[in-house]
Amino acid sequence: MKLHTDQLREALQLYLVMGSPNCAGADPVEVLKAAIDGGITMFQYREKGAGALTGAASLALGAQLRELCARHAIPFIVNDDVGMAEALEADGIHVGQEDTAAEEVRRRFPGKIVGISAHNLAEAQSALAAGADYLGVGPMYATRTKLDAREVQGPEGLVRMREGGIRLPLVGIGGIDAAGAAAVLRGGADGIAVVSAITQARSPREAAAELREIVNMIK
Ligand SMILES: Cc1ncc(COP(=O)(O)OP(=O)(O)O)c(N)n1
Ligand SMILES: Cc1nc(C(=O)O)sc1CCOP(=O)(O)O
Ligand SMILES: [Mg+2]
Repeated sequence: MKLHTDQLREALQLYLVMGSPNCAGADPVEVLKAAIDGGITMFQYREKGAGALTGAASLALGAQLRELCARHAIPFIVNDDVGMAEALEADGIHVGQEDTAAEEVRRRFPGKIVGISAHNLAEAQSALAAGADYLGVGPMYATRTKLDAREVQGPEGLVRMREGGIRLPLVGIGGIDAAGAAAVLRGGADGIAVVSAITQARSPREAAAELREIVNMIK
């Protein structure tokens, strides 16, 4: 599914980013099911970090997660890997500053959602020029999930982008939990992207529902 800008803004409201290493031994399929029950609006398969699956095993898990998203009309995005995105018939791909260039992603994967990570106004402007559909802006807060995350920019990073004229859909990412979500949304994000706040919660369903309530209050 390729979404119009307004539909994309809505889909970005509660964006779960996850792979098996984030699930603390729980079954990622069950974690995603619970998160969908709790009200997530978009999903990114990010199989990365210590113990991450590779090759056929990663593809097989991706296929299960993809099918679950399709059944619930949740846009399914693949992190980094254009080949996997093609193989899983993903709705889109998210790439960072060190990944495949957006122009190349568009060429190989036409008509799909392309998200790009941006850490400052200059990167946001370049991503816009390269044809990004949305930007992932982070880290909002300290995170233990991404060891090579850049310096924390806080919700002020979003404010700077909005004040700098960036109108693209934006999602904040990095260390966002129920306590920090509102500031990110008030800073100008269309949504919040989270990993551990849902995957490491005692109840991923309740954690997602709590975040969704915060989003609904503000949006
Ligand atoms: C929604 C969203 N925003 C940012 C990122 C980070 O992407 P990147 O900088 O390429 O880092 P990795 O996730 O690949 O480690 C993201 N994945 N999703
Ligand atoms: C995948 C990712 N990208 C980031 C960025 O700053 O671009 S921070 C991050 C990890 C987010 O995990 P958590 O919600 O557990 O902090
Ligand atoms: Mg990347």
